[in-house]
Amino acid sequence: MSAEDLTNLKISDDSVATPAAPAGEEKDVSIQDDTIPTETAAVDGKNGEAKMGEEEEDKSGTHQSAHPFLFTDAKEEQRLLASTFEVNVTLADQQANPDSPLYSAKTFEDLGLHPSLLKGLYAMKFSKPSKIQEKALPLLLANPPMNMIAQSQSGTGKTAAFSLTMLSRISYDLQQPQAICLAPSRELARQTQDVVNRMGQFTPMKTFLAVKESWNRDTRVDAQIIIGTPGTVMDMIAKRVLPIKDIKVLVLDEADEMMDLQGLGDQTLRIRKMLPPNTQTLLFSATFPDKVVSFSQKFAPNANQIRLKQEELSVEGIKQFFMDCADNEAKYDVLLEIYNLLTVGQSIIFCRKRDTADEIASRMTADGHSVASLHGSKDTGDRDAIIDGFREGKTKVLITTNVIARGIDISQVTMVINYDIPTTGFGPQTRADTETYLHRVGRTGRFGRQGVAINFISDANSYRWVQELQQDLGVEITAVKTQDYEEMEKILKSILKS
Ligand SMILES: Nc1ncnc2c1ncn2[C@@H]1O[C@H](COP(=O)(O)OP(=O)(O)OP(=O)(O)O)[C@@H](O)[C@H]1O
Repeated sequence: MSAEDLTNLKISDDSVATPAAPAGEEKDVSIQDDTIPTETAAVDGKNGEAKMGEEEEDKSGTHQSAHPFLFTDAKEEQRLLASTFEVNVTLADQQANPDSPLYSAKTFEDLGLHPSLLKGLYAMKFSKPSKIQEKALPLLLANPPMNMIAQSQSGTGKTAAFSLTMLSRISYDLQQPQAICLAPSRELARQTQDVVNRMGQFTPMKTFLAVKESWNRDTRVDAQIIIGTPGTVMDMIAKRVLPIKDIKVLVLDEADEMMDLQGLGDQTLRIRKMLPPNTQTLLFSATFPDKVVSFSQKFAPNANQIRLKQEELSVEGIKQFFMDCADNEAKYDVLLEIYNLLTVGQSIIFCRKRDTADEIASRMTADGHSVASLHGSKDTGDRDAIIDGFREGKTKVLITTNVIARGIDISQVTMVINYDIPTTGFGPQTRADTETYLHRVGRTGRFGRQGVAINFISDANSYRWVQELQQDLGVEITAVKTQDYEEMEKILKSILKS
């Protein structure tokens, strides 16, 4: 099914609201073996091409945190929480007034959260809600539960918004799965489980990670919150290891990708259809391209919506550049010069093909750099060890494909390099993939921090893709001369210091 067909796909409200399938039907569900990490789902196996598979401004400068012990530096807190974007809230109840204080929460205390959850938030050093949390949480937590389609730029705190919702909706006394969060990659599911565990650390709840090789047929899951990838979750439901009769909340993180019927959408939709009819369905992403908007409204009917305009999608703190390399091979020389010149903290290099990621990793290792490559053809154990090593700062450079383009939150990543600019397809006619670009560069500049994104171009097509990205996003992608490494060093150092 083509992506455009998404808008034509008819999901009647009752298909979405189908009660849990009876046992006999569950058996019939045909399952593809397991987790389809983003890239594995849509990869040309022959050549390993990976397709795609803050807030309050305190102008006085004397702002005191509601919990002053959380931030030693009030200015730093202000900087991280400051944001200039406005969110557009569309309430399913048209009579309701979105400007009413009922619909925004300036403090976490305003939300009526369980004291143990407040304690968890403070332990995570969250002193007040970010803009998306401020707008979304009162709607997410209201009764009766309402569906939600929520968009906010990368690194602005969407995870906490849906995690708090799951943690608030479950009943701690009931040892049964009650909330499912689906994510497009193993790495993102593991990260989200960690966030939920930390947020809920003072509650008796349990979480379960539903990814490849994390479960077996003999152990029925009794954790209240399940975080996983759709292939595995589907498989576990079909094998009756994951009971779904008490599910109240379904979250699709990176929802536009999760609903892409050329990738994970088929499994996501099947899971949705099996859940109880009144399941609160929450769709979160930084991007909701037009082609999925109408489908998402069918997937989560009568949802409250928080949307951004196209020109608001870019994160201000991420400065974007392009470098003109003589040809494809010259890209490696430029890359090496960058790493020889700069002490960058941590960085991620995105390639189109797994082979390229592996090749660059071995060449850079031979050239004395601390790097690792991560992609969908690595073993699950290796994948876990590589991302953990990078998160802990043991490796400085992660070379990867689109598999971790989305959601991964490592605040010390100060630079992203698009060794290959992401495109929507293959061949000369293809165009820049604006959504994937936004997610990739959003791995830096997290929660108000500064970051740098550098795009390598090597021919007329890649030059055109940079122009398309500038037009689509209304941002400036500045040229940096490849010969002028001194100038480049000056520019990058000044940004990364500020
Ligand atoms: N209220 C808050 N106070 C302080 N830090 C916060 C707050 N909310 C979120 N953060 C931090 O901001 C960072 C980014 O949050 P998160 O990963 O949820 O972003 P996101 O919007 O889901 O991004 P993406 O679109 O890339 O998935 C995380 O490190 C998180 O701990």
